[in-house]
Amino acid sequence: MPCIDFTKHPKDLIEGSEGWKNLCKQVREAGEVYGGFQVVYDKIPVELHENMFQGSKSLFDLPLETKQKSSDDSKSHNGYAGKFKFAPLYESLTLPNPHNLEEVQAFADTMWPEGNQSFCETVNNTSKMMTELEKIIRKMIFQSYGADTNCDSLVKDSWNIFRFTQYKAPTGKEMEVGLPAHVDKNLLTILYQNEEGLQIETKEGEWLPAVVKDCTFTVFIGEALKTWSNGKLHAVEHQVMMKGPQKDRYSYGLFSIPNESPKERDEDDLPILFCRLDHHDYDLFTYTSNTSA
Ligand SMILES: O=C(O)CCC(=O)C(=O)O
Ligand SMILES: [Fe+2]
Repeated sequence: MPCIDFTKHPKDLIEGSEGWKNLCKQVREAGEVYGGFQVVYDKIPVELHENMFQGSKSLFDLPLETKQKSSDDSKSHNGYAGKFKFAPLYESLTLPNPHNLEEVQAFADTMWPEGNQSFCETVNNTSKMMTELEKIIRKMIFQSYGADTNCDSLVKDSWNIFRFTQYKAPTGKEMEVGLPAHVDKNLLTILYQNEEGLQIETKEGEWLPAVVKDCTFTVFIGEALKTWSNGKLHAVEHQVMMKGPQKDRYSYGLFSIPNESPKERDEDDLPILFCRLDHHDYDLFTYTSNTSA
């Protein structure tokens, strides 16, 4: 997967500048050919990421019963997932609307009834900045297809979830599955990780590792955005493989989700490839393991 540097020239992120237009082209190309890319983005300080990993570790160190309390059946995309036979190393905790401090606080209060203000602030600040990054990338994609980013309902009517994931280190020397191969169903996924293990499948069927580097995020096009682009953008298969003995792996990600099913663009008079579906119905239909957005 290509690595696109958003930090090379400060003016590149000024909308409409030559640098911006050049980045739009690179982002669209990476989305069409590879289904994603890695992006260097340094607005989130390394210390904040370190605090996030520390917070994440203390979260997964809580007793299972406490972690399971985060699940609220009346809401979609939230709570605890783990203890799967097909992915025994995997555990995740998901919270909706992470840019909203009250929602983060409600999640943290369930985990730590005595309170954990520093966790709340760290998660809220990080997710706000990741939301900014997601918005920039989505804008670049939309503009590169000539879509109006101000009135497209996909921009206005979407929401975000934030997911912490832990992969326990395998005890043996063999490679073990951390998260089975899958395609994300949402719009865009922005991931940050502390250890190697994430792999991406090329169109030729080869699995390539994602690079783990400071200030470098991994971005995936989800099926909802592929549908919006009428199949031009590629939604790529990815998986996590854990090699023993390795450290426990932590990742966290922001997933943007459409409220409505994306309306395909047909500006080229191409046949529409996908039927319109309600995103939530589609989610329920494909819901088998609760391991992907
Ligand atoms: O943990 C990772 O690096 C990948 C997570 C992922 O693909 C997902 O949650 O959909
Ligand atoms: Fe994924």
